[in-house]
Amino acid sequence: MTGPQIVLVGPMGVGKSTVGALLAERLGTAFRDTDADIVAAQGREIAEIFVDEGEPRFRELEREAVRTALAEHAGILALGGGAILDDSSRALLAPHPVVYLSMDVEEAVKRTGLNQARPLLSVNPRKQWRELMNARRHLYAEVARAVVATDDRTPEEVAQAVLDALELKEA
Ligand SMILES: Nc1ncnc2c1ncn2[C@@H]1O[C@H](COP(=O)(O)OP(=O)(O)O)[C@@H](O)[C@H]1O
Ligand SMILES: O=C(O)C1=C[C@@H](OP(=O)(O)O)[C@@H](O)[C@H](O)C1
Ligand SMILES: [Mg+2]
Repeated sequence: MTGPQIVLVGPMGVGKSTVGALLAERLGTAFRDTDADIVAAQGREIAEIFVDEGEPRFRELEREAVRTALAEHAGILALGGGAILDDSSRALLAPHPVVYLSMDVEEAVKRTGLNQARPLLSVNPRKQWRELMNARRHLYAEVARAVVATDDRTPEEVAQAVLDALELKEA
């Protein structure tokens, strides 16, 4: 199977982008992030796309970004937290080594609470995060080959746990 060596999924702020970049460095490969692809293609920040055109339009752009990245990218791929909401994206993920990075709600608030770049958590982060996870937890679990808890772990420790979970060795 060609495609990414590792795909990271999980909720906003869990560390997909941070850990993905570290994994790419450790494995000597390239890192790609579908949020960054969307921002580059649109010339606008994610929050601006939500405000200007709404979440459904963002999800369309995201579906296309996921499809393209899975087809083109051979390194480490981080998805946006809501990418797994789309049925066709979940189906495309099935053959790939997907790792679900998890955390509890308090950790989530610490990592994202004051960050206005994530429009879905901007009003009442603790309540919104719980609701998001109730809707999504089973979808992350459905696409993942392994789950790695990130609470009380540094990004370096999370990266190591991902390599261990997939039984991958460094370059
Ligand atoms: N293991 C970790 N421990 C503490 N903070 C972390 C950890 N991983 C990421 N962070 C911090 O949490 C925030 C969100 O990380 P990010 O990689 O953007 O998450 P995601 O891409 O999953 O939304 C950043 O400020 C990052 O530095
Ligand atoms: O969970 C979500 O619905 C979202 C997660 C964000 O990505 P991160 O998970 O990288 O923060 C970004 O795609 C957008 O704000 C929506
Ligand atoms: Mg990210």
